[in-house]
Amino acid sequence: MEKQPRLLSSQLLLKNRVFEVTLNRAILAWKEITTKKKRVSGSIHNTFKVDSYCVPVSEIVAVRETEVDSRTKDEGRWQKMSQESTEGHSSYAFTVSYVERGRQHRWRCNDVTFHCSDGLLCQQWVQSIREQLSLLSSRPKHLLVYINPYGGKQQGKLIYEEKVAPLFSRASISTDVIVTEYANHARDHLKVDVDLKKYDGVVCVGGDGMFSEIIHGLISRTQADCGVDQNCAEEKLVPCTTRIGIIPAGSTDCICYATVGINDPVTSALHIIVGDSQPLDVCSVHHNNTFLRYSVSLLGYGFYGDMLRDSERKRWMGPVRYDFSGVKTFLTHHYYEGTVSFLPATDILGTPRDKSMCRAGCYICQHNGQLLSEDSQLYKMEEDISHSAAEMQGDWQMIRGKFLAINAASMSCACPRSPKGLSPAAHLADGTTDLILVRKCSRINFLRHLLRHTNKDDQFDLAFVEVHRVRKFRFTPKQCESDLDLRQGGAGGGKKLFGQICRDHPACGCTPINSSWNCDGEILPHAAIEVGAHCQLIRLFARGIEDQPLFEDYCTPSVI
Ligand SMILES: Nc1ncnc2c1ncn2[C@@H]1O[C@H](COP(=O)(O)OP(=O)(O)OP(=O)(O)O)[C@@H](O)[C@H]1O
Ligand SMILES: CCCCCCCCCCCCC/C=C/[C@@H](O)[C@H](CO)NC(=O)CCCCC
Ligand SMILES: [Ca+2]
Repeated sequence: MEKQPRLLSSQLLLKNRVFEVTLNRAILAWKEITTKKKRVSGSIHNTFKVDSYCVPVSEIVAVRETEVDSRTKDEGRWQKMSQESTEGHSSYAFTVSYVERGRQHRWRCNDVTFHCSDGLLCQQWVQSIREQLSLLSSRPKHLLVYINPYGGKQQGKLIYEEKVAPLFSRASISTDVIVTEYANHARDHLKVDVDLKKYDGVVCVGGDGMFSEIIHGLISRTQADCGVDQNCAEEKLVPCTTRIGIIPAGSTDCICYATVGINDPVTSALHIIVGDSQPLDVCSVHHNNTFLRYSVSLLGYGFYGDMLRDSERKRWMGPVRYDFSGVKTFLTHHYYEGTVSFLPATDILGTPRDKSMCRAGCYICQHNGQLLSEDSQLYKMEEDISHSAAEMQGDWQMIRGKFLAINAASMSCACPRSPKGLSPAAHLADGTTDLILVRKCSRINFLRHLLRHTNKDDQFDLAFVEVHRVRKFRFTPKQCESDLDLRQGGAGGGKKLFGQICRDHPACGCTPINSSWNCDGEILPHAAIEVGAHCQLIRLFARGIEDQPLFEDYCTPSVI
């Protein structure tokens, strides 16, 4: 780590002990300087035991002058202190709130209070730390917050008021809060009404469905402002500059879990406060050159589509609805016939069978993202070329068959139910989606596949499962295949209605011909769809899942 010049250094008191406290542009550090007799391995030594701690300035939440109250516990200790350590010190103190890492990617806001010998020194410390914080330009100052009061266990409002709002106010972040009154309230508000320039970001308190509303509002707004037609599947979409924070309060919370590593409101609030930024791929879904929806996590046909359709009728149950509908859908064991065509992602780093996963600062996402933006530059220059550069890199492949599930995972889709997710090696921001095809097989084999989502075994290492990393794909259900043949795999032209047959007629006892697509937890109205991945279209207040920090990288308060 590059050595930074010291900005401030003083001897200050912390919990009755004297510390050398130093501040530079990157680090606030404190190191005990008292000599004590300490028992080491059963014998008494005159050891110079040094407790040393440090916090990156980028992970300081706030600093404030602290009232020193003689009735507080700390002050009691202060009174009992030896003459040696209290000499020259009086009751001036400041408190630094900072990020502390716990287990399983949990972040907490911890406080440390330093006592100073005089008021001027105390003010100097507060001012110097505040100056350093003000230089962190990626931190948000003013946020627009949408709360879904009905998501998950209907705790959104409470979670925000009790756990998040106090942290935002401690970090001097001001907010405009909107508690939604109906489905799509947030989406429509963002699409038209909001002056986005007023805000440094949008915060969504809810689950994946609520997040989906937010991205639909933001992406549609951005395209409209830039004159891009969302209905054209071949259009290159314009990235959104407004960052989005997710305070998890839903049923699956997979987007939060897969981008932060845990679905914990305080952890998410702290990622927003420190101004993290994580780009995210978005898939656009079209039917007959008409825009349907965007997806960032799962597009699932067959098992996940049927499960979602069933679970929507059980919304009153809350998050357990997925367990009931999951078992029911597993037992019905429907398969669906159709054709999947896809454009494999070539010329990229990474495969869906990799053992390494997408983590904070992911090299593969950076490399592939860079590659794509170079490609699009090339595309802009060569106007006479009608296909995108990415499309020219590979050939479409076609698979006709009977499938229990067709899943496209644009990210791992890790969630508390499946901590490694649907596609453990999928990347958040590499411009691809992992297309997982589960062919018709016995119930017991399908169960083996499902169970592997919850343990260490490889869910793709089964004869009836295949996985491809793709940029685009299309699905045509069997009864529309004649139409597909007419179109020769092309995107436009077909006039036939891709309607459902027998889906809603359980009395007729037949197997439904079509399933539905589960698009990030929403049912799509068509079975025949065309999907394209858009690299890094949106940004979150997140940093990807962190690896366990090394001492040299992060010296968050711990003894070194
Ligand atoms: N005020 C509201 N009244 C009714 N529905 C709403 C309201 N605000 C938002 N919604 C809708 O509620 C749906 C579900 O919300 P949300 O995603 O927060 O919870 P969830 O479905 O329980 O969780 P998950 O999506 O993680 O499974 C969303 O599709 C959203 O459009
Ligand atoms: C017999 C034991 C079998 C256990 C199998 C567990 C497999 C879990 C895989 C997890 C996949 C999560 C995919 C995320 C999808 C979200 O976009 C969506 C919206 O929140 N949620 C669901 O559709 C709800 C999906 C709910 C998944 C359970
Ligand atoms: Ca991806």
